[in-house]
Amino acid sequence: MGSYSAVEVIAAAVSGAHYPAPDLDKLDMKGSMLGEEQPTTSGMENGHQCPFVIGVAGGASSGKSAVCKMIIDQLCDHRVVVVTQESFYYGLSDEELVHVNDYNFDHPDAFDMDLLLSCMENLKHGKSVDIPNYNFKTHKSVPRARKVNPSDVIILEGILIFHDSRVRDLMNMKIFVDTDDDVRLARRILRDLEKGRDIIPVLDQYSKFVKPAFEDFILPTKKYADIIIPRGADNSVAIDLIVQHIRTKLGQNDLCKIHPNLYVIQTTYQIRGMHTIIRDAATTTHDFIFYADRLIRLVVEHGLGHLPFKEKQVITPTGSVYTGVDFSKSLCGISVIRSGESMENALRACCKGIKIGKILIHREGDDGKQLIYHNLPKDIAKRHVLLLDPILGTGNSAVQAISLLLEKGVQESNIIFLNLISAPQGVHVVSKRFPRVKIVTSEIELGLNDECRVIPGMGEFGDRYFGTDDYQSSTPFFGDAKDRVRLL
Ligand SMILES: O=P(O)(O)OC[C@H]1O[C@H](OP(=O)(O)OP(=O)(O)O)[C@H](O)[C@@H]1O
Ligand SMILES: O=c1cc[nH]c(=O)[nH]1
Repeated sequence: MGSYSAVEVIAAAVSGAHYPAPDLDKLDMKGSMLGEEQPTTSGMENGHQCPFVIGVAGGASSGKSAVCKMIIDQLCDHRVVVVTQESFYYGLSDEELVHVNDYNFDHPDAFDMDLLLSCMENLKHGKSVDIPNYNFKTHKSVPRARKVNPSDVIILEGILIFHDSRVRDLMNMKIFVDTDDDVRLARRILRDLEKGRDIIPVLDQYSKFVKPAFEDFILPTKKYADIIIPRGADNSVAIDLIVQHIRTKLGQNDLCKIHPNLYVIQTTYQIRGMHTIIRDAATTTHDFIFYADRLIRLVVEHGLGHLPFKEKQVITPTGSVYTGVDFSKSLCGISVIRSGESMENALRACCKGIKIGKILIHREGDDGKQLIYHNLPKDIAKRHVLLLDPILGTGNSAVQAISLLLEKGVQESNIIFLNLISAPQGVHVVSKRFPRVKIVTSEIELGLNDECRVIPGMGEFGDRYFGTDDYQSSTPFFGDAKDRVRLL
């Protein structure tokens, strides 16, 4: 195999992967495009962000998984999931097991590509899938499939993932890891010897199956690649460029760019970890409250950062002058009963003595929401309002609550809506109606399901936080959302 210059790294260049931003005027309440067939490669589909699908192909031991790991590490602020083609190996029959050394694991027929295609299609369309669990010792698929949820980025990795045009067509970006044959063979020998195999069968398998399959089936698919990476994970320049491109493509769908009034707090692995706990249907009420409270505190602190401030100087104990700021004291919190009440303590902890009013909205059927109770500070019109509600779903509740605040004389630009998770549909609805209201959230969701529940979501927040969830730990479904009445 020849060597490459640095320029050839991306000589195949990034394809014009079609990944446009949604046409907001055509979005209905559930985020689907009115009267239009949904494009399968666009950024928005049926109310959820359409994942960006990357294929990483290349010969065995070329460094595909190391490339995937580097991409994942650099995209740490996005949800990324990896699906490997090896999970889709057909299990061997008893007869094939007897002659396992004659079985060609590098041939396209060794993989169940129909199943792989259907899993990838479902993921691309925002549905969770069960990925088979193939055991390399028994050469059978074993029970306990891996549940994979749709994500911002899906990486499909494997030697022959470009072989099937149906699978190729699902990809927004195709990468071929092009590592020298000798390097791949040396890695293979080392890896197999570490597993306790003898050198002779390893070399036999290589010359009988691995090398011919590479030449006959894998190498010919290199022409489909948008990007060819020589030297695999050692090629950090190529990987940096790839990650930059992915970020640009994801950024075109970035709700914060579409809606400048939306603020998503900067994520960290701590924050992702807390979200992982509160989203887990098996989490106990005690842990749910603990981690929801931690996240709420972060959102509240971030929200307070949007209050206006005046410069202020103080004298420090060393007698020096510290030039800082003094933020507006004329504020109040308004919680949307009942889930919003879970945010009151964090606000009180940050703003001593703050007044907190309440709004109760009664949900009746699908035709929007009605307000049934409110208790607001009398001078609310003069205040900055921190509106508290952990979930922004369709946006109906938020629209009702904000409309009431405006009726009471609050200025639109003085409202900061604090929540834990926002569905893109709710963000569109609130921002379109009230573009000057700031929305501060900790994560943007994929979308809404048919019951208008946020997905992936965290179920019924109020039930989980206040311990009224009868279904806890046994089912992730939390009742029919459409006809519930919230209780005081
Ligand atoms: O954006 P939307 O589609 O209107 O959904 C969001 C609303 O749903 C939740 O309340 P819920 O109805 O679950 O009541 P609860 O707070 O009493 O549990 C949440 O607290 C919001 O108020
Ligand atoms: O998914 C959802 C939607 C609204 N309210 C919730 O508590 N959860």
